[in-house]
Amino acid sequence: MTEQNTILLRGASLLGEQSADVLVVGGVVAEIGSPSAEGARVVDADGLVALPGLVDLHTHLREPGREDAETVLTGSRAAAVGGFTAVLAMANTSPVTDTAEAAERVHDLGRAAGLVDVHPVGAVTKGLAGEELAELGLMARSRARVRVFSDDGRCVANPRVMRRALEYVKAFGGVVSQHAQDPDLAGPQSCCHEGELSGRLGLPGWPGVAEEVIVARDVMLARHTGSRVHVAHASTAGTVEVLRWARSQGIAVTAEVTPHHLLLTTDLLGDYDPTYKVNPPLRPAEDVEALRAALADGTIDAVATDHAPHARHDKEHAFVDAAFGMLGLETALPVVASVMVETGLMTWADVARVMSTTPAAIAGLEGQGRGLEVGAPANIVLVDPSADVTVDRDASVSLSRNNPWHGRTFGASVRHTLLRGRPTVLDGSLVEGR
Ligand SMILES: NC(=O)N[C@@H](CC(=O)O)C(=O)O
Ligand SMILES: [Zn+2]
Ligand SMILES: [Zn+2]
Repeated sequence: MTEQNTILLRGASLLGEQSADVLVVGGVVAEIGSPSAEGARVVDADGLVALPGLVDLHTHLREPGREDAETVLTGSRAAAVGGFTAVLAMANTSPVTDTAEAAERVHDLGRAAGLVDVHPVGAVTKGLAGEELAELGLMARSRARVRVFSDDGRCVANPRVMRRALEYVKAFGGVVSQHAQDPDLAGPQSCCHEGELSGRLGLPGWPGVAEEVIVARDVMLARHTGSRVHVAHASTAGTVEVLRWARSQGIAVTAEVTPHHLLLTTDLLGDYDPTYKVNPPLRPAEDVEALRAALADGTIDAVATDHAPHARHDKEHAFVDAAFGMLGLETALPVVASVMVETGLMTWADVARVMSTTPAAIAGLEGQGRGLEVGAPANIVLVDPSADVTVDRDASVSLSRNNPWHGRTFGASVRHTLLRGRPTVLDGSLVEGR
């Protein structure tokens, strides 16, 4: 055993429960309990909570096309700092990830960055145009092994196209992740939750029902096709009701919620700050409450960041013209800890489920989501559950600065991240180079 490939995590609280030492040899969890530390590099994990490495079902990395906002490398850095060991990179790049070659390029850039597993999401339709199916089968069979397909940024609005996509991906165990937004109910300019505030601010509204009708339609299509649909960034209490019904019927639907929809509300738009412009929009407190309850009771399966970096010149506009989206990778765990754990709604074991194990299962990722099992790849994050950290957008490793959490203080932080036993983050700082 050499120091390089043997690491002992000493005294970590596993899933926030019993303390133990975790011995990692050659990238694999070799022993849990009180293994000998001989020859191992020791990482003091006393007081830290060990979770399996986080898995993000919904990340925008912007490469190719908008490398000024984020690249696969800079987004991988943000992911590692946030405790992630795998991310699904959305297809709305330029060009769009709608071919096997495009998917392999993103996959290879992720490998080269080497900080987190980057799994490209394949577009459902060519050019995200909503009409002709993309090369779903070729992407699935490519070196990138694509299993998650999404036109995210746009809704697959045509029900016939959605039905065909569901039928197609069923053959190889794929899933369609839907950005649920009926384009007629939420018109082209809509940029804020439709309600009393949108009226007062004079902003075109995006009503919750525009999401709910698509979710309702899609669960019926999932039932009809026997295929799997995943609801991206669920944002309303009505969506939760539909999901609850679909689940009671045994329909194969899963859903994610973002950290921002679990904490931020529409009234932040009062002074027209485009930092808070996001799709779907921030909703009223009743929706936020329903989303928290649904995550706690399992109606919503996962937390996904929807990390959406944007260059300053795309955000600094009048509210209606600014780009939609906010950063999320570096702050997801602290936000979820504050909203769900510190409130007593969930345990750390629940956090492991919604941020690692379940997203890994939804995306069909084998070596992820089980980093605390003997014999599994050592994808592990160590969290300080009693930190006191104030978010500084200028300290971000992302290339963008559209950070809605700037200036907020959180009580938990990521200390160390291990990707197959290799530290990518130690004491909160990136470790680059293999
Ligand atoms: N969430 C956002 O507000 N923006 C996303 C697109 C999307 O997730 O719909 C983006 O690509 O910027
Ligand atoms: Zn979306
Ligand atoms: Zn998105």
